[in-house]
Amino acid sequence: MPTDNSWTRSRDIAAAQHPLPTAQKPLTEAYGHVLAKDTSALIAVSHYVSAAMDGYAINTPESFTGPWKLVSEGRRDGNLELAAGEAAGILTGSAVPETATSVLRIEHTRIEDGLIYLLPNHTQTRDLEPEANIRGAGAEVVAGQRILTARTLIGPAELAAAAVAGVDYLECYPKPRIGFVFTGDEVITEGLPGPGEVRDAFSPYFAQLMCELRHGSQRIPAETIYQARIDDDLDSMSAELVRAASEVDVLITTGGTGFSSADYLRRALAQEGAQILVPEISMRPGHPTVLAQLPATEQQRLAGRGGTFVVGLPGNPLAALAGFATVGMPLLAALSGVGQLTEHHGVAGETCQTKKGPRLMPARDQQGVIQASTFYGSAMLRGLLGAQYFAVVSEETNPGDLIPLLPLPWANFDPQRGA
Ligand SMILES: Nc1nc2c(c(=O)[nH]1)N[C@H]1C(S)=C(S)[C@@H](COP(=O)(O)OP(=O)(O)OC[C@H]3O[C@@H](n4cnc5c(N)ncnc54)[C@H](O)[C@@H]3O)O[C@H]1N2
Ligand code: MOO
Repeated sequence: MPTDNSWTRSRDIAAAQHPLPTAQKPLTEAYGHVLAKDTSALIAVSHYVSAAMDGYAINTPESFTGPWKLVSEGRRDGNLELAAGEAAGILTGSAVPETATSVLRIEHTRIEDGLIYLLPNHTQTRDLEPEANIRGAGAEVVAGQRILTARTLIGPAELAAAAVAGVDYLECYPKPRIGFVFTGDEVITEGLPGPGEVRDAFSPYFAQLMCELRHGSQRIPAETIYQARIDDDLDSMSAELVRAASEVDVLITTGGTGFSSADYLRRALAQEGAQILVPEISMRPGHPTVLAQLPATEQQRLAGRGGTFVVGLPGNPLAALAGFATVGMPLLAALSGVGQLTEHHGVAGETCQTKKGPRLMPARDQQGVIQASTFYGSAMLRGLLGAQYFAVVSEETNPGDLIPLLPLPWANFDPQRGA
């Protein structure tokens, strides 16, 4: 039986959170969001009978090969009458007069004294067949037909389809807004660290990564609103929690998750009345990861939102990423409307071993077998180079066993089909 803080239960608690309340977005702002509702065409596509070629709309009796009398240079709205033997100029995309039988391509014709002739080598042209070079109304989509399905990630194809179907707004889940707070008085952001100092392994990538998060082939919309670096003290952390409650949906902190007097996150969360959803996770690295939710502010309640979530990641760099993969990713997938993340598994290689599990080991697929890096220590990062996922390894894992895989949030590949 899993214990309360088991890896699977912690992940499932994060995944079970409600999506953010939906909002109507104009097409120009909908890119990269998850669609909240099925969307139907407001008009047929195309919504009128149109010309597929530049040339002449003709009304031609059967087996007549011209010449046709040019009665108009043409109108975009096609509002004119053509009698048998008459022609009107027409451009691609213009409405075809109702009385036209087909459209002659301009390069198949010549014009003389107001008459349109077929060129000698085009007298048998297919342009004369009924409906030739004419696009029917509704050939692509009929009015009222569903064109987009809820939970689709909105990209170029979806926006183009919505636009031509007359849609101006799409109901979307908002992208979770994220704030970052980095702690650690010993952490420096440039130059060579002295004894007891450490170079910041988070701020060079975390904020940017949020804009391009993925879980294998699934994209997860999110955006970074701010990042801050604070002193290691309770007041600074509490102030950041208050700020996050009014500015973001998710606050991600690094460091200070421990239980020592130097670690302020848990005390600040208690002081601000946060509900602890996941107090720690039975795994290495990333054990002290905490997931909490601040009380909803007045503004959040009025907007139908819950309180801001806090994902407290440990200071050790690999531990932080393991915590983010375990609870941060499913939380963002849930809030952004992506929903459940696909679970991935792979066949353990002989390097997927641990004395005490679960252990999240940076790993990659090598000829269909998952091989873990030897650099899997909590403070190490080297194992991530070239890795595709965390392999979740237990003390009972043997080579050949099927084990869970957590794709690294930047790894662009389809875990279903391997590397
Ligand atoms: N007595 C105990 N000590 C520790 C325990 C424990 O259970 N009892 N757990 C260990 C584990 S596991 C982890 S993980 C860490 C958790 O540490 P914190 O979240 O409190 O983080 P810090 O103490 O602030 O930092 C830990 C480590 O990480 C370095 N760090 C911090 N920020 C950065 C950064 N931006 N880039 C690179 N490295 C960073 C920091 O300098 C520390 O070395 O606690 C263990 N201890
Ligand atoms: O669990 Mo700690 O997160 O091993 O490094």
